[in-house]
Amino acid sequence: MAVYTHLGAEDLAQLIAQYDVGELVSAKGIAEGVSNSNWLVETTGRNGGGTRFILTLYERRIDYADLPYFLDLLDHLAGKACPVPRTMHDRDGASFRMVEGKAAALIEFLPGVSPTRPTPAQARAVGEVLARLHLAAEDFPRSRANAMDFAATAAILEACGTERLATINPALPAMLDHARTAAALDLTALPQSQTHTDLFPDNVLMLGDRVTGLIDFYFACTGPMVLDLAVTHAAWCFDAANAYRPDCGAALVQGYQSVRPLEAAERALFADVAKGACLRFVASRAEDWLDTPDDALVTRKDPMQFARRWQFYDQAGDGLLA
Ligand SMILES: Nc1ncnc2c1ncn2[C@@H]1O[C@H](COP(=O)(O)OP(=O)(O)O)[C@@H](O)[C@H]1O
Ligand SMILES: N[C@@H](CCOP(=O)(O)O)C(=O)O
Repeated sequence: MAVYTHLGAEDLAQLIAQYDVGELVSAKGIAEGVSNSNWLVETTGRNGGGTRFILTLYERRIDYADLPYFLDLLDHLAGKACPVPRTMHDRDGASFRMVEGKAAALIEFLPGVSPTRPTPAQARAVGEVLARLHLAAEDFPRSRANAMDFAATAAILEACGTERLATINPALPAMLDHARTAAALDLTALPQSQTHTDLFPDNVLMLGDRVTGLIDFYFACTGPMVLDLAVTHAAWCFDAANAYRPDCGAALVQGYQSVRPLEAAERALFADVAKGACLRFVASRAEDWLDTPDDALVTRKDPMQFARRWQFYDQAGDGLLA
């Protein structure tokens, strides 16, 4: 369920009237997603513009001060032909408005579906698009610190506490030590850009092997590009039984390097960075797990999935991208 706020027909029509997109035809709540309320909105359109949009009401976890970064980044990337949705600006030029005390944005609808079992060809295409995004974002004038960097990961696991982590799985407390090790990694000398940092298959829209949309930029931040590639590798290259898929891994990295070859320092650190990336999802999932009541409607994501992927990168070591 991802419509947390009820907006009546009049509220929606009034909101849409603030934009130059024609009149409201329909608005349907979108079930996917967990963080924000989303509607698929259809309008009569205006001046050759689109007629379908995503209306997002920001519910939690988002600091409104970060919205100009997220929404301007979409416009910057779309302006450089990256497959990301544009933000619609209202008649006053604003990229978001306040509705019922919450920030709301109207975003271009993009076609495509998220792959559930990605193929190597799809992984390659995502690698290419990710590298294009990194290059296109290099001259983006804003910056945002990564609120989920390796130090934050260690702090989250520390706050969960080893005893409570053990109630989820006895193997989890050991992850705190690994997170402290990752927090000591110095990534500042690695090439930086704006990064997505949550490019899971459910945040990529595809038609066949073509990427039609990268969405959900709400963890985007300024940081090392190789970390973004490592997150994507960890999210795309394992099967349902959590076994590594070398065909997808190789294709993703080849696709990326066909646009932006990695530097030697990035290749050398790849496994360590991927371990840190896994721990970031162990931490946020463990925190959510402990905070979500057993009878909540939301499906909790399993932190152990990424603890097991951490083991893979630990064993693979330096040789992974050699
Ligand atoms: N620009 C877009 N074009 C098409 N569909 C979109 C777009 N943005 C979001 N969606 C749809 O809405 C769903 C939830 O969006 P998402 O941003 O992932 O929500 P959340 O932040 O709550 O996880 C996505 O799975 C996708 O189906
Ligand atoms: N991709 C993360 C969860 C982030 O949620 P999102 O719905 O905002 O993408 C994970 O799998 O843990």
